[in-house]
Amino acid sequence: MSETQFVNIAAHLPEMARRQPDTRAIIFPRGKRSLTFSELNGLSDKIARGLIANGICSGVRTVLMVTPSPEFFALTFALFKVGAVPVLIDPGLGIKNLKQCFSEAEPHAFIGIPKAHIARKLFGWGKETIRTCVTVGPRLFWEGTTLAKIIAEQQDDSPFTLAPTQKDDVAAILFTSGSTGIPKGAIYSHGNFSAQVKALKEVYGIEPGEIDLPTFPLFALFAPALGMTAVIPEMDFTRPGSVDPRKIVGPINEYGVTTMFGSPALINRVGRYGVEHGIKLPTLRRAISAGAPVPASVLERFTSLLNPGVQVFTPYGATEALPVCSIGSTEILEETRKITDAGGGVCVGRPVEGIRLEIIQITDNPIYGWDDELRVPTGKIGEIVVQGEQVTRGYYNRPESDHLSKIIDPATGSFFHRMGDLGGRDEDGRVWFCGRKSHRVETEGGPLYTIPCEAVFNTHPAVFRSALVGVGEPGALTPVICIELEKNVKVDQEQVRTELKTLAEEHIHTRSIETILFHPAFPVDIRHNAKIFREKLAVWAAETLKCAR
Ligand SMILES: Nc1ncnc2c1ncn2[C@@H]1O[C@H](COP(=O)(O)OP(=O)(O)OP(=O)(O)O)[C@@H](O)[C@H]1O
Repeated sequence: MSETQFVNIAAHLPEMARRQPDTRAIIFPRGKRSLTFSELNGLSDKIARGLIANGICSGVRTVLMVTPSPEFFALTFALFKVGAVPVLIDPGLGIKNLKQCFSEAEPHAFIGIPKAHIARKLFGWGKETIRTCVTVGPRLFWEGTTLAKIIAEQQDDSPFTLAPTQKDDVAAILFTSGSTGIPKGAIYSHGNFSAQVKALKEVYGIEPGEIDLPTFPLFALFAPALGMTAVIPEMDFTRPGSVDPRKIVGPINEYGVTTMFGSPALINRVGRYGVEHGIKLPTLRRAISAGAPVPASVLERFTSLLNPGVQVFTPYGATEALPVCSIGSTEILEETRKITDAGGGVCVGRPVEGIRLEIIQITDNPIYGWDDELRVPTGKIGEIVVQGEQVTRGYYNRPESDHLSKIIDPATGSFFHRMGDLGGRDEDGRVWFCGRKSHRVETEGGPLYTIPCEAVFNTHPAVFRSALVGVGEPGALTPVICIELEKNVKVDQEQVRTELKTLAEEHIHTRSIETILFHPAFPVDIRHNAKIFREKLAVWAAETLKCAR
């Protein structure tokens, strides 16, 4: 077998170390540290040897709970180098969900900061399966070794030979945010990662030598793979919506950052701060934001900090498949925003190269095989399904979720992933996102879709965000719109209610929404701080209305 058939996402690192050895790969302002590509590659080679010596070798599922730091990068690449399978679970998913993720992922190894080990011991995470523990930092009362010891024990400085992994070999397990239920572990192959890196590079024209400010751990890993210097901001990565904007704008201007990734909540916070303080970010060539729809007003504010022509891109995708589509802020602000505000859905752009996207009839049942008849005509709303190299094949230990989310395509020998999202396609091939399938509100008069309905209410200047939920009998739900008002704006709620009712009556699709409830602060997901937990709001709305009766 020739070497060219091997695909390992970590191969980008030695390649970049060869091409730009002395360029800084990581800048860690908090620790006043930086590592060049050559140093990062050397360190991860050392760690790779140490991992093997400690039993973490090819195929070993290893939970990684390490905050973004030089160690996080070196460790993750080391795990890929040895062919181990990093399991990435958001520590903020909640105790119950975390326990479930551990029992589902059946990890054999655990690498974490002391806080993560304490939680592991306290809650018994993975105690049936974990055999090897590594602590990044000081080890206290728990078992295992430390990363410092692993590094100190390795004397061999020669280049490490990467595990001979192939395209379809499992590279990692990444858990979804669990915004519509229990988080699920998407199985990533090395081929999936390679396709992702290639797509990001091509769609956004990223070049080696650029400087990245990632605020989302997974995206951080793409920086070294793309040859970019990663500036790791001082922030709690599990709470992007509470970030101190000074800790973002400061490093952007200090290090001449050219690209950044941030959840819609982070972009909103930094944009507001920037406008208030007259800040400009002239070195940025692009900003990328995803995870939930980014309101046009948020894009408008953020782009006002950037040089003319520099855009905020909003890729659309999911843990299971990313990127699927992409659109820039210019097209949104100049063209699609009007349609969004009138209830046409949020435009997420066109499918990226290599992605086949279809819109199919809405059903909650499994679909066993692809049939062209499943497709709905252009302009109609259906479920978004995708096929392509960056689409993951299945979930770990979740055959029932595989059943519900994959469609075998005998014609190509491949499959489609059902995004669980609703949307439609226009005559120009642009895709319009209309909300999660599980969030649609089935009323007696037919289904109501969240994003198109909410958009109408969101145009009111006192509204920060809104969420459509249903209360009552399944199939005959009463639609309720929950409203979170802008903070620091003094308003008369009854007047806003009257104005919102007028707005609702002006649009055919919102006319049936007569109940308006004000909520102090919507429950949102922990990873992006932006996905609205409409399931929780539905329960709250039902209780609030019961009490009011
Ligand atoms: N650009 C975007 N615009 C609108 N929504 C987006 C965009 N990007 C992602 N999303 C939403 O985020 C979803 C993917 O989120 P993620 O993979 O983090 O987990 P999740 O699907 O919310 O979790 P779970 O599947 O466990 O409920 C998409 O299916 C879509 O609903």
